[in-house]
Amino acid sequence: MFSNIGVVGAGAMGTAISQTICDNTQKVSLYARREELVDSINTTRFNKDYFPNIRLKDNIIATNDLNDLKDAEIIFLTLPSSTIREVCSQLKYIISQDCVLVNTAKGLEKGSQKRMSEVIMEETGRPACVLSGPNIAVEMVERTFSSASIACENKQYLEKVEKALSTFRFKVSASCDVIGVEYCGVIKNIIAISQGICEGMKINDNARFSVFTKTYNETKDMIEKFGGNRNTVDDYCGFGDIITASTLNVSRNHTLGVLYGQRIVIDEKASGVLFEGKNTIVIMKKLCKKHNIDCATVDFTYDVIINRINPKKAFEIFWDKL
Ligand SMILES: NC(=O)c1ccc[n+]([C@@H]2O[C@H](COP(=O)([O-])OP(=O)(O)OC[C@H]3O[C@@H](n4cnc5c(N)ncnc54)[C@H](O)[C@@H]3O)[C@@H](O)[C@H]2O)c1
Repeated sequence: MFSNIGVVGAGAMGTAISQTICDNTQKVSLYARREELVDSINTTRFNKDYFPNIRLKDNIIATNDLNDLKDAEIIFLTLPSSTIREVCSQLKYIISQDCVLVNTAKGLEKGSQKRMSEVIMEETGRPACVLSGPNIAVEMVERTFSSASIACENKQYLEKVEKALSTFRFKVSASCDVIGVEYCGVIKNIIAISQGICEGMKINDNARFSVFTKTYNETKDMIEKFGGNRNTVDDYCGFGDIITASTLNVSRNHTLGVLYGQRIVIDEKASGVLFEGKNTIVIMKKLCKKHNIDCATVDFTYDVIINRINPKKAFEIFWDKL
């Protein structure tokens, strides 16, 4: 039993992780920036902004003071990838030497194209543990059955995080393939978009799942070229998450693909809805070029979303590469 585990970011994933680990620790310190949300969680036991109908466990204590995490044995970072560097640059002055940082953000750093564990290492000087899987937040908040892959170069850190997460209902697959687990989380966003486009343009199902097969194999090839283990794609972070994000209407990336497949273009500035997946496509296109990788799935999403090529025409180019 741990005494204090921190979670930074009280959004969907932060609440989900808190509800998952709370059986294995005396206290979960859930950091939220807004004092009003902290007060509301601590007094009502509900995160009204995200899950107004699900009561949170009593040992989840919200705080808006990062210093409350100074004795945390583990800290889960449940933040957008764009904020990980900035938050780590603050945390490094607060956390203990033994504290393990766990990244849950599925993205690469814009500009540097670095993985989040690389960003965390640069900022805090310690190897991060990474978590990725078919983790629909609301299901984890409800404490139904879920799973995730975790990876870390440091075996002791990995065992610690495995202990913190594992329960009868939450299954964990631990490995040392940090690169593989992180890239699965990134590439699955591209796959969700490509499958969304196919759905939006109402391509027949035989065709959709034929290209899905190609995509799955391309994911393995890509991860190997990036230095990861191709078999990691068969784990929860790969197969499980790819299927979840590509076939269910719960993913924002999938929705982005469906809209473009229907030739509906969202004005992000006017609507206020940001599609992070667009950045991922641009970053992945650059990375493929850098590593000399020919990936039909990345090209397809780039053609439709960035170059705005007619999806039917782009699909035929994709199909021709099968
Ligand atoms: N939602 C999921 O099912 C899910 C599953 C797996 C992984 N993730 C990953 O978890 C991360 C968070 O996703 P989410 O769905 O919870 O998003 P979200 O928007 O629901 O929550 C993010 C939270 O981070 C807070 N935040 C932003 N910048 C911050 C900062 N500088 N300091 C402190 N808090 C800050 C926001 O206020 C918000 O509450 C993403 O990177 C995503 O890839 C999400």
